[in-house]
Amino acid sequence: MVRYTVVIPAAGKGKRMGADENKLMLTLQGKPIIVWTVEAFSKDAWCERIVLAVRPEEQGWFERQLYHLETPITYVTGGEERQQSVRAGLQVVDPNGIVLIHDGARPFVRIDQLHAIAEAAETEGAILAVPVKDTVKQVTAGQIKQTVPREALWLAQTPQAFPAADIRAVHNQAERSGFIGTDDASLFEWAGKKVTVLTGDYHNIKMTTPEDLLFGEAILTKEDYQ
Ligand SMILES: Nc1ccn([C@@H]2O[C@H](COP(=O)(O)OP(=O)(O)OP(=O)(O)O)[C@@H](O)[C@H]2O)c(=O)n1
Ligand SMILES: C[C@](O)(CO)[C@H](O)COP(=O)(O)O
Repeated sequence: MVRYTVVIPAAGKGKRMGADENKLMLTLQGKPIIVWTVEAFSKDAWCERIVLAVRPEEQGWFERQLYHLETPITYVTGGEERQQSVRAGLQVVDPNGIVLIHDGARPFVRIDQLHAIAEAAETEGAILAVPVKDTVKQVTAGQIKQTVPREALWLAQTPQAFPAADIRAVHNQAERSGFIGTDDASLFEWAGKKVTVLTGDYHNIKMTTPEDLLFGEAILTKEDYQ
């Protein structure tokens, strides 16, 4: 058993979703996306604590949705970028353990994947990812510049897991340097540290655009997500 804390960034604006509210408040089978996500961790005995980065004006809503869960939840104030929200969460994590970082917008992570990624992160970074399924084109001004060989291309997911002291130090170094990455592994790579890739699951989608809600409802019809 590898006990861990999870930092869940949940302070985004959901612009691509086009909703009138934070997309994590939208529901799948009547339950808010963020509740599905947080419950996946609260059901895991390895998860000691949940750190949720939220916008201050939304914290009350999150607290009312999540008060029933047993796992302790700490709320921090998120930032303008995902990276800043994650960094805020890392400041309150015990530096002596393992930390998982998981998008609030990914409600379909499975416990076996949480355990695999936590075990892989005892000495280095580890992420879930899935191989690219389509042909990938590099495009400039609407013209194809090249077809990118896809044998080595993977789509990064979350959770991403790290020794907590290391990822916090790298995030603080990136903040000082002005380096911004779209995921936490890219900061570890930037710092010259190793990141292992574990094969994830195509169900572990990020609720980003409206059609993802349709995919999410379909995924939830499978009983093993209830
Ligand atoms: N400043 C931000 C931006 C994003 N996130 C969180 O990071 C996760 C992944 O980000 P994304 O899917 O891009 O969410 P949004 O930034 O809200 O989406 P968009 O880019 O469409 O606005 C989400 O759970 C989101 O709430 C965050 O905590 N703080
Ligand atoms: C972290 C991530 O989910 C890995 O694919 C992705 O980079 C988040 O990107 P977003 O634009 O902040 O959703």
